[in-house]
Amino acid sequence: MSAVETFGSRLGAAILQRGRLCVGIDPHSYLLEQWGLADTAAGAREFSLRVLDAAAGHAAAVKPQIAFYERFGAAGYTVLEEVLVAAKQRELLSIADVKRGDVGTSVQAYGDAWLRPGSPLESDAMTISVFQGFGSIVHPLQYTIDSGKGLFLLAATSNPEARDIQRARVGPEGVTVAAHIVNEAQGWNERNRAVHPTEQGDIGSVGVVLGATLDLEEYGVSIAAQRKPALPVLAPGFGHQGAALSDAVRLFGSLTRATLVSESRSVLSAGPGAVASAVRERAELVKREVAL
Ligand SMILES: O=c1ccn([C@@H]2O[C@H](COP(=O)(O)O)[C@@H](O)[C@H]2O)c(=O)[nH]1
Repeated sequence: MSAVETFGSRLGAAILQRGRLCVGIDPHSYLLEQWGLADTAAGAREFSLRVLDAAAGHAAAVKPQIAFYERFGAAGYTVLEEVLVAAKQRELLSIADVKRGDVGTSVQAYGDAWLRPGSPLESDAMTISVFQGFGSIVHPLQYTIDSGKGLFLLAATSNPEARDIQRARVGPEGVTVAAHIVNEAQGWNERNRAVHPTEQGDIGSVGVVLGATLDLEEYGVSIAAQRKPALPVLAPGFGHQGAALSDAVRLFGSLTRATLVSESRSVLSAGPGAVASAVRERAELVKREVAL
């Protein structure tokens, strides 16, 4: 039996081939209207498939935001299933932005839904909350080893109202919540690298969400240390939320190595006729500006 290719190595290959842009697929009502589409599951389907066509060959990954599908109930989920398959057909990594979290037994079911091979909503990676403890995500973590899947733990999110909680200090060493979560992810990757023959790559399979709108040092997150394997970072906040690509290397330092620049509205607002050129231009800019 051939060894499973890890999410970290697939991420590394995607970044090398197509750069580090991750196109967020967020079918907001106002965008559907702007695109001349109905604010329905059918409209979201058409929108999403056109975004996938635009992203194919130019972006490393796509990140469908579940909320914009969930508002259509079962029909929205059916569309999302199709979108995830279509992303795979276009060789785009799919990151389900679902931000799940709960007691471990329920998180197990979330992992089965989003990461189990063959599941209707199977994705390459998912965003996950460890507010209920790192131990609550053991089951999804296992998918990173057994099935080549990835996780992005919410650590320092791009919205300013999370500051008080994410900068609060915890544990005997008084590290921030954000730094604690980063350390847990990094520690997991390092331990697995030591024991699993398939986890020998340069990039880990468990990453974190770090907003590009933040000063990470204020959040206690070190951007100086070069660690092995590199920590995957999903970085929303560029574009519509105001972060500039020209600041990315200053913001993320050594973490830039495995960082995905995530943008949704800045690209999607180009409209149906111009979304393909918007993705291409943004992808080129990311390659120029966000290089280590
Ligand atoms: O900290 C976070 C985590 C996730 N998001 C999600 O990313 C996109 C951002 O959209 P833009 O249009 O590029 O602002 C959206 O789906 C958020 O839910 C985030 O913004 N911040």
